[in-house]
Amino acid sequence: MSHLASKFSRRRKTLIGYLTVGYPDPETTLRAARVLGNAGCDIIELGIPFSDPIGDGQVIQTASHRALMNGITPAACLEMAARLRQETDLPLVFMSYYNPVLSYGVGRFCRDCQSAGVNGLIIPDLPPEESGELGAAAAACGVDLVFLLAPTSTADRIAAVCQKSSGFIYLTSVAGITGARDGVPGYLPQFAATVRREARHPLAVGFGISSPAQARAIAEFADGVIIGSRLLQMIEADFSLNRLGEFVSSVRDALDT
Ligand SMILES: O=P(O)(O)OC[C@@H](O)[C@@H](O)c1c[nH]c2ccccc12
Repeated sequence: MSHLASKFSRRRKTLIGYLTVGYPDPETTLRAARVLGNAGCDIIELGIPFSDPIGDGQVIQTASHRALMNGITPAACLEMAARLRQETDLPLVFMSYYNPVLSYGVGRFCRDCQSAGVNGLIIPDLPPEESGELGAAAAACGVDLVFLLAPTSTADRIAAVCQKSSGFIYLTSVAGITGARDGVPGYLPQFAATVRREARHPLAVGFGISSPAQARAIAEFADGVIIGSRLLQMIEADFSLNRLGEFVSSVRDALDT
């Protein structure tokens, strides 16, 4: 079992926190990652900033833009991961659109992920039927490749993702973009149940989770929850990161009760 998958094998629900690397600056990303670990995240998702983040809402778009202005490249993200790896054992997962990976070089990227201690990749714009090259390169380096499913995914897409995804499967709560939302869509338990019938891997739900109560409700039918935009808003609101830590602890508590 991979290091990533092992974080789902325990009794508690898995909490994944997302940070855009280099937002608002690289030092804050490092401090925020430490806060996430100390406050109870099980996995840290690091977003590689990209100029055309088609799956992202306004908060992460702005964060990506700011990070790019700070000169953050895929190489800088790999360096950041390597630094984090020296101080934490938590799985690190990169979220990147496919374009930066392609321009870096698929094989080189996977090898460098392995050396940096990155455990998995989430590539939202890479459909399973086009993932042959990256899938092979990642597997050769022991890096999991996590695919996404949306509530609108067809039966064929669900089957393909269940077959190809490793580590876990990322279910988006809406067929839309990232960004904090209220409530839990009514179709979500059924969507998760449909995927679970075919899945060989744990299911984590992301997109729109912004409160402990939402996380708790989703944990009734999913193995993990992913929170991004809300964390970036907390960082923006309080650079001391106290609010970030308090928020993540409150989500952890909600998941544990
Ligand atoms: O921001 P949200 O709504 O909490 O969603 C998680 C998300 O941030 C993270 O997993 C992510 C950031 N950018 C993405 C692009 C596509 C898929 C997923 C992501």
